Amino acid sequence: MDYQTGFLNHFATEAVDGALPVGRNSPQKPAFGLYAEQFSTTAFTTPRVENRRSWLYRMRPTAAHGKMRKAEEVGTRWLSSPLDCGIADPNRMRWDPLAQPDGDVDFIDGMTTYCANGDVAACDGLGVHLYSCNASMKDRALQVSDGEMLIVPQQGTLHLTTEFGRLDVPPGHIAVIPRGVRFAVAVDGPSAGYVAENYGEPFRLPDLGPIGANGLANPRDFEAPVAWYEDRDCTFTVVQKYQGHFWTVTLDHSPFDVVAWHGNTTPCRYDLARFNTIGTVSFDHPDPSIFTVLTSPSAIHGTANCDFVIFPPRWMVAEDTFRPPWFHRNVMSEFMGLVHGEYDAKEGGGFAPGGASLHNQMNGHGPDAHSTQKAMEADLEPHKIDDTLAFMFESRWPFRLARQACELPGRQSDYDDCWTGFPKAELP
Ligand SMILES: O=C(O)Cc1cc(O)ccc1O
Ligand SMILES: [Fe+2]
Repeated sequence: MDYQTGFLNHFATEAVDGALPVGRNSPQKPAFGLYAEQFSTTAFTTPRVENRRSWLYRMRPTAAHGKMRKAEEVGTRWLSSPLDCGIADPNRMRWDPLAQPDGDVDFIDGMTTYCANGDVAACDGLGVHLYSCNASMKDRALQVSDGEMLIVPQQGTLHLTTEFGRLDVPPGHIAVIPRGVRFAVAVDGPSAGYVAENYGEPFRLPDLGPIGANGLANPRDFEAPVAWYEDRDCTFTVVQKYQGHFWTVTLDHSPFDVVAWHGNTTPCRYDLARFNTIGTVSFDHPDPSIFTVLTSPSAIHGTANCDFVIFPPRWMVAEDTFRPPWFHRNVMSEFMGLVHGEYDAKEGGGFAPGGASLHNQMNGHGPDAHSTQKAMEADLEPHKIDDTLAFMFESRWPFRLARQACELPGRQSDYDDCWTGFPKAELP
């Protein structure tokens, strides 16, 4: 599979020589009778530095389709904010991994919403979902008009076909699909993972401040597809998620008919092993913001709609320091998942790869009693935390739980117990 590298680069790619116009976007007659189409994920008037748009050259215009039909039977467990869930719940939550589906289930129908915040109609907040699927989408594509999809595979490689080309996304990588891009997901077998459906501002690289010009996720490690198309006349269903509901429309051809494109809004993938992890070389456990891969800003500067933060393998060298995450209460709300290995704040068990946890705004959490005792007694030699990859979706808005997430059999009703048995401090 070929890729082009760079985050938000201005790419230019053609699958057929001569398909991409030179020096203009919309010639009177594009080559071969292709149709030019602008695809925007920021407003036309967004300042240049943040402006995102691409030009697609396709065999038929996207506009050439019939009436869309509301499809109640599609994506029945994929919900949107505001969730109809009664009162918001301050309890800390944790879940075992999702069960494998019964029968053939694809990426759309395998999606289960756990929680969401903000409001899809206000273009604020995010939906947090876990998928568990075992079937490829056949002659079926998905268009999520409600937000950008940040996909974190945990089990099984996702083979993505998009209007911009194809991407393979194994566990340890992430994919980001801009709002509205049509894509199909093929799998090799049982596949599971996590999704942030970002209703807000598109994800971007965080500023580096005093870190300097390099570090964390480096722009050149993001990979975009090269143009790829299929000239296939067939009955093809496009599923659109629009304002929390699913709609379908039938085409007489594959929508993956973009022969060339250029621009800076494009799906991409990123290998999290490329993340240049920064940490203390003196003392104290730094704030996890140093592990931010991508951020979706909100209107309040420095206060994210969503930060995507990872906890990758790294050396721990801090002296006279309680090395795991400290106990804390956070104005931001934290949803966590685990791709593989063990998370250093939850060595007492219960946070399994494929599982999830939610610590909502202002509610106390931190290492479980087992991890706490171990960290307080540890010999503070340099120590490599290895074979692990946890992550967090952190947001300025408290998450509302989906009722279906409360009712999942894997929800751990005893999660609070991991913080029991702390000996009381003894004062002089
Ligand atoms: O709660 C968590 O486990 C995530 C987290 C990790 C960390 O190192 C510091 C703060 C924080 O919220
Ligand atoms: Fe936390």
